[in-house]
Amino acid sequence: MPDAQIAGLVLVGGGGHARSIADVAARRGLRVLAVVDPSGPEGWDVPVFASLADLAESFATASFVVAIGDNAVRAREAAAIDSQGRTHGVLVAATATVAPQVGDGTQILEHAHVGPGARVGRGVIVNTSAVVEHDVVVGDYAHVAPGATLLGAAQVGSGALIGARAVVLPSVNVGAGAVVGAGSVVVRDVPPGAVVTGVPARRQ
Ligand SMILES: CC(=O)SCCNC(=O)CCNC(=O)[C@H](O)C(C)(C)COP(=O)(O)OP(=O)(O)OC[C@H]1O[C@@H](n2cnc3c(N)ncnc32)[C@H](O)[C@@H]1OP(=O)(O)O
Repeated sequence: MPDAQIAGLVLVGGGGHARSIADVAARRGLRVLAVVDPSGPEGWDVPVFASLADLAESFATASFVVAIGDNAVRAREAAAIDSQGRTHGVLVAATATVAPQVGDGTQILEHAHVGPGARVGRGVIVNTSAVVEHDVVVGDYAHVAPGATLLGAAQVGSGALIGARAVVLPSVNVGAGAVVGAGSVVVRDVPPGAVVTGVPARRQ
């Protein structure tokens, strides 16, 4: 939560999602100190390292945020951070309204809302203007994409993607690793790993 945020961040990943994270960080007065990305992205005005190993003992007091949209890759890189004994940051946008149960490495972007009693796991992305209503549970490394809405007591399994502007109805369960297509309305439980689209959402 905001108290756990510290002034210096190292971003793992230097692509589009990382740019959004840097933007959120800047508005909170947090400095990005470095980026780690083997593809050597351009346009960063901070050092870019090819791997975590290249950082050696540097940035010992920094907070690390895996700024990668792909859920599986984000989970993998978070494990690498754990294995180095680094600290995961929690990034909450200045415009977000967030109840306090948020796991390490989670990123809540501008204008998102996390309601009372909701539990958001580790390494989750609650993207721009997403709504996680009261008593919702979001598993580790899931992604609630821009404008998606999880209604009261819905559950989202680890690694699931809730696409942009999708809606999950109250108390409905989206299984681990499932994908809900953009704009879909999920009216019944989605099995783990399934891809569903449409209104009402059906398996592809
Ligand atoms: C900041 C950011 O950008 S965060 C990014 C967040 N990402 C998202 O919100 C994207 C979510 N992903 C989607 O909606 C994708 O379209 C998926 C995962 C549902 C499907 O992707 P793919 O497996 O590549 O499917 P593909 O594009 O081949 O489409 C397959 C069929 O489903 C249809 N379809 C695809 N997406 C949707 C959708 N969201 N709603 C309804 N139908 C859809 C296609 O029209 C196509 O239909 P057809 O077979 O009759 O022609």
